[in-house]
Amino acid sequence: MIHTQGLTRHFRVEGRTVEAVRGLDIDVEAGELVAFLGPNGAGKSTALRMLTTLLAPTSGTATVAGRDVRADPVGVRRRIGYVGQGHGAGTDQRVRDELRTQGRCQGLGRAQARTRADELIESLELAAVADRVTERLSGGQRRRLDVAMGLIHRPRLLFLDEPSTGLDPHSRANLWDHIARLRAEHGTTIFLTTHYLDEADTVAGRVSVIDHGRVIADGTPDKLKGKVSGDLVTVATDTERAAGLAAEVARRLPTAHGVTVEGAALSLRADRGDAALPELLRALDGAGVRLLTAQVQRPTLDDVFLTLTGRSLREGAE
Ligand SMILES: Nc1ncnc2c1ncn2[C@@H]1O[C@H](COP(=O)(O)OP(=O)(O)OP(=O)(O)O)[C@@H](O)[C@H]1O
Repeated sequence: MIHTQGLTRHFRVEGRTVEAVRGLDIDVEAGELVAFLGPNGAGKSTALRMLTTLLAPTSGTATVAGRDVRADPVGVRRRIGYVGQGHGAGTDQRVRDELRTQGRCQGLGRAQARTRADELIESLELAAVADRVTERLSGGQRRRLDVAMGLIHRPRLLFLDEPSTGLDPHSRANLWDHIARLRAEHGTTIFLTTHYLDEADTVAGRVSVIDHGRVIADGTPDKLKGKVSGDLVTVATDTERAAGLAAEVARRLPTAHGVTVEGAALSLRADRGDAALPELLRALDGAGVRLLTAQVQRPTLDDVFLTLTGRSLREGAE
């Protein structure tokens, strides 16, 4: 459904070249839900804008929904839906009319456009504002309208650029429900960008981690998390001195590695955190270290990024 080779985009900014996307090779098959995950400035939106024909590549090739983005941009646009980061809706139409007009622009018949607009108003919870002029909507309501506009013609391939940014948890859940239904009923292929680690983890069948314009890891969330060396075990003591002593004890345990101390807290990695924790607690008790709290965390996608780059996803690309 999406195939790219060496897709690249440079920008000239104040006499220097910004390599926003550097040689992307992407293959997305029909029916997949793939998330592009990366820090601010990693190149996600630039890649999406090339795939949706809004931006010409500097080099490389891309075939989207069976059409070449350079040779047949109109063919690509006919076959896809796109929800960008900015607002897609105008300002002076009512929500219901905006959706119907969008449906008509996408080639739906009058009756079909009405039915589809009503369905989306219902499922994205826009009923209370359906007769309101779009410029009077709140940020979250406008975002839901943007998403509805991208979905109106039930495209076989849908691009979503940070679809849930600005939505409250309830609206995010509704959005994902709607998308899950769309996939189940129509086999829609979805390619999205997100900052939300939990979202990428739970909704995406596959995650492509992007940094500095390159894909640095690609696979199912579980496969990616398997790259991180073990669970994170953290214990809090009451003083820095106690944490230092705890670290000495922990370093002697065969199951523990990556022992670090920060203030009065100690953390380490273990292949099986649930098994390492009781062992650690017994050893610390034996050494007379007083503990306040203890916890085990499974690796997250942020740990994957940290392992690959030495930075947290929240720190940005620069
Ligand atoms: N039109 C442009 N002109 C100049 N530089 C640009 C332009 N668009 C993007 N860039 C630069 O390209 C790099 C990638 O930007 P892009 O918006 O693709 O990142 P992103 O991963 O989508 O970030 P975010 O998560 O913040 O949306 C950044 O360094 C950005 O400043």
